[in-house]
Amino acid sequence: MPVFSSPPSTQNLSIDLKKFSKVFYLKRMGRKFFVGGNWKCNGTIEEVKKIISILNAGEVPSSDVVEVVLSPPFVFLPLVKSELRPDFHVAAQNCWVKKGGAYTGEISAEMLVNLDIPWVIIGHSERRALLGETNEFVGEKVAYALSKGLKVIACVGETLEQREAGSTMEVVAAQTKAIADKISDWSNVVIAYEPVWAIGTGKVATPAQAQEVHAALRGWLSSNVSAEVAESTRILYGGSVNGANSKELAAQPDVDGFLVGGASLKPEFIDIIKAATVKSA
Ligand SMILES: O=C(CO)COP(=O)(O)O
Repeated sequence: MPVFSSPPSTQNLSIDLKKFSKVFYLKRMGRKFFVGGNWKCNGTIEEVKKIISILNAGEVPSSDVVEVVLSPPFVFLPLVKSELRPDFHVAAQNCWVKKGGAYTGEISAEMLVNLDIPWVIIGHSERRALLGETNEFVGEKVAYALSKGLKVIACVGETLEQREAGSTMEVVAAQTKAIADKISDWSNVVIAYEPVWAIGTGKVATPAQAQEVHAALRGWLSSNVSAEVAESTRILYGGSVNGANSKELAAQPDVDGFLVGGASLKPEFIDIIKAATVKSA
């Protein structure tokens, strides 16, 4: 399997991010900035209502330029969907690999569709590490969710051990290949690159580290899927993103948005949503 050989397609288009905001740049690339909030296994009804009221009051860029998707735990999805402002959307954090049935504790893609939940996160590193989800299983899940009409945030990323061994690109390529092997239409897929060592640790990837992997991943898509898919697929960064570091990360040409954990439960999430509309320093 070729591993990250070709140059990223975006580097052909040089735009001075000091003069123009990132959303302007992405508009030219045909990719809308995306900010996802993954609430993981957190919250009470009271806390969820509080977060919703903060989000609903937030002054944010128009949904024409920034797409915002919140992912509460399953049990809060109907509440969040009904109370959240209409320009923000919701995602489930997982779904079953095939049609529902005798799978105790699972939630099917059909159920999400029935509840009009448009998005689902698949392959988060916590599920890979703690629940044993393999690359192949994640690929099958992505394909099944897409086949039912869901849009998918597909997560990839290396552990610290893998980074230190110099195998980041191989790991991310293998995770992406397992998805590419199962799907042909990428139009409803967003990739979230989330280095495991940066998740919940406060140890954010530097903008250069994020850009390096994002550009390589886009190069992989270009060589192994198509130039069109490489250019149109949004690649998000996730791992200790906060209000302070989001602007510099957003300014990287191949960072098309974020998947935010801890900070998506705080008021600073509003600053992260705005990160792409400011010009870089
Ligand atoms: O896992 C993440 C989002 O899916 C990132 O989590 P943190 O932002 O808390 O590091």
